[in-house]
Amino acid sequence: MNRYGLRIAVPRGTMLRASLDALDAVGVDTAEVRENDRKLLFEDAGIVTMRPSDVATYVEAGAADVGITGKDVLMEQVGRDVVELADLGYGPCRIVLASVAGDPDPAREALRRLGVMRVATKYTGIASRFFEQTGRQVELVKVNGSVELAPLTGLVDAIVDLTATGTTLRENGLVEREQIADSTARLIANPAAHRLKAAAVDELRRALVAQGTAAA
Ligand SMILES: Nc1ncnc2c1ncn2[C@@H]1O[C@H](COP(=O)(O)OP(=O)(O)OP(=O)(O)O)[C@@H](O)[C@H]1O
Ligand SMILES: O=P(O)(O)OC[C@H]1O[C@H](OP(=O)(O)OP(=O)(O)O)[C@H](O)[C@@H]1O
Repeated sequence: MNRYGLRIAVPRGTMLRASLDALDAVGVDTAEVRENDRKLLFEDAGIVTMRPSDVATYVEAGAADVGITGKDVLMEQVGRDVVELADLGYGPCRIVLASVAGDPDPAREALRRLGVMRVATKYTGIASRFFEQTGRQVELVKVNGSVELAPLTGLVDAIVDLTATGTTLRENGLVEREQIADSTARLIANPAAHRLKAAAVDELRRALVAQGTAAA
């Protein structure tokens, strides 16, 4: 177990390296995680690794005391009973509405046609709330990845997706039309662990925030 006595859920994929760097900097030895690509549970380090979209599931159930995942994931899974403790600063990205460059604005075009805009996304929660709040009726098409393909093939008029550098949008001839949300990595806790292991959770939170400030 690590020095905090907490089981930490760590996201694989894009945020893995920065998360391990942050944990190393606060005294959690992540060497074994870095050396094992397929292994998922690391008892000595007190780390479990998983898809970012599963982190809140494990933390909510208490299968991990704390976890790291993207704000976008938390916004999508808005009903989860977890406590958001800190913005860790890394993993910046944005959720945007985008459509084919050169085409008319899809929202205005739908209005003009008196039709409903069709939008593909894997963020159906974020998208439906956004369109509801902005008073627009849309038809959402749930896709599981490579969302940029959907408007290029005529499946939809626009997409709601994550963009970071903008490369994927550009390489697929798409342009951003509206920004919906900003995201960075967040530290979350199980509500019971937050109460019962308050000192350890707070020590980890303070250390991670301090090292993030130092690294920035
Ligand atoms: N440049 C980026 N591209 C993609 N995701 C990023 C980027 N920067 C930060 N992120 C964060 O990483 C998360 C996605 O990570 P990744 O692409 O590795 O997972 P995934 O395979 O899409 O997983 P899941 O199925 O859980 O959504 C996003 O939800 C976001 O919070
Ligand atoms: O602006 P960029 O820096 O190009 O990054 C954005 C891309 O990253 C994400 O895809 P991801 O790798 O998570 O795969 P996915 O399409 O299967 O979700 C997102 O869906 C974009 O496709």
